[in-house]
Amino acid sequence: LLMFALTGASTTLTIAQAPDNTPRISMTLEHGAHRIGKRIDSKMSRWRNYGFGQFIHWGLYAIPGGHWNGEYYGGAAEWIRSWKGMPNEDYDNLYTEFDPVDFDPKAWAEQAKDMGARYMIITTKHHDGFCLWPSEFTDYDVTNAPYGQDIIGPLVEAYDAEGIDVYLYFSVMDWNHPGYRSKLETAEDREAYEGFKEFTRNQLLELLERYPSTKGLWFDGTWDAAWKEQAEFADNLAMEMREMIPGLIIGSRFRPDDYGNRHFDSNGDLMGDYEQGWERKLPDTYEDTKGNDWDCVMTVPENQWGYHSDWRGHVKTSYELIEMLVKSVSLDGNFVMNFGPNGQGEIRKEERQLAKEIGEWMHKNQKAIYDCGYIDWEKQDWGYYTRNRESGEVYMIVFNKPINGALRIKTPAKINLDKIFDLNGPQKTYRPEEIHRNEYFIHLDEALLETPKVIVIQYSEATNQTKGYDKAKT
Ligand SMILES: C[C@@H]1O/C(=N\OC(=O)Nc2ccccc2)[C@@H](O)[C@H](O)[C@@H]1O
Repeated sequence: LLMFALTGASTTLTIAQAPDNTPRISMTLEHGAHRIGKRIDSKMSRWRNYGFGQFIHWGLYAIPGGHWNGEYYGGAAEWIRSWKGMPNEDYDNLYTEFDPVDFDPKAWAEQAKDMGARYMIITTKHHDGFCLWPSEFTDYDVTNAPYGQDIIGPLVEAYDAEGIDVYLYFSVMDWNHPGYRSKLETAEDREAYEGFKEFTRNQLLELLERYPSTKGLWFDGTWDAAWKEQAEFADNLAMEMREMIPGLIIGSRFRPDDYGNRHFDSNGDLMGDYEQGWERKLPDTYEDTKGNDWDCVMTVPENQWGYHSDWRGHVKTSYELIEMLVKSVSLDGNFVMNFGPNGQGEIRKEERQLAKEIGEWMHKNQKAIYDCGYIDWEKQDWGYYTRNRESGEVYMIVFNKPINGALRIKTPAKINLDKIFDLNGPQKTYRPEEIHRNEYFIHLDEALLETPKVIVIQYSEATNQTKGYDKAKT
């Protein structure tokens, strides 16, 4: 071990072997990443194979829906409490109006099934602190609203019944709890925050107790300085939650490390089971993912998670959302599309229409999404490759048909293209035209693609490469 003083603090370094057996010098962290590389257990493999999920942001913010006193609020609807046009006490009293008479968890679950979502993430408590479940640890929950009943339980039941796994979103930041602090400056702050930490632990254990079929927690609201000092508390809490539900899946947005770093610890290693940094954005290349598991959570408008009655700016089409879904899976990630039900518990018509259109595509093409991931074939302009992790079957998902209809395929060496055919329709097959070593064209003949087209490639590893090619003499 090397010991040397750094800015007066002493840092212990560890020399160990990285997974690829290269020597690694890393800072010794008590509460950094506890695992290098992907989780390989069956529960995480199930998560990795989802492909497509549904996010639901629902709470008191759905009642004002981005407006107050006739004024339009241009920020994210679920942040309206922070808007100067919304007096805190007016927002905090919205719970007295929460009575979503049209809430129908079975209908939501059926719609998610038809859309092709394989998991769902529901906001149990967003930043405002209002709990959609009867919590023993606060009165600021559904039982004290006119609705008076648990929301989370029926949702978990309905989605479980459809075979859609449920994950619980939980915001650590809680604007309602008197002990919450964004930073700890005084002894009073620290004392109050200890009470808040105990409250947070109590609520999380309560959620796992009440809803043991949940497969994981999606944490948020962990960026404040106060929480970034809680490395040991968060680490112990994560361990305690996993003692309650072994294999519980928790992303990178929960814990800070010994030095307050989140997502990646001070050695640059991912903390948590998958990276949660891709929010309303996608990696461009496989290298951007650092080879980690990751999810992309995506809003339909530019930035509205909760219900806003007046969506302005660009609203994504099903074509755009399908391309994001395909791109996510092609880079080994999961794509999670957001829904924001309104104050009555209805899913707005724009989201219903998108769910229908995406579902129609998924119904025909889900083989290219489910249980699929990245393959290291050169990315081409026509679209994306995905590969089924079990069968090894490769899918070309074509978004951009070239004018000449020739789709270029470039494989690594020693790959044989054995069979190429349309996933849908009359099982048209393609004979690859070899244009150079490991490089081919396949020729599409249909005039125009109505929707993204999936072509299946069955390939094998060649034992030896027979054909010789003239290497350019440079
Ligand atoms: C899913 C979204 O998550 C949030 N915030 O996200 C982030 O803080 N994103 C973030 C932060 C730092 C790095 C990368 C993403 C919330 O404030 C928002 O209301 C919504 O629930």
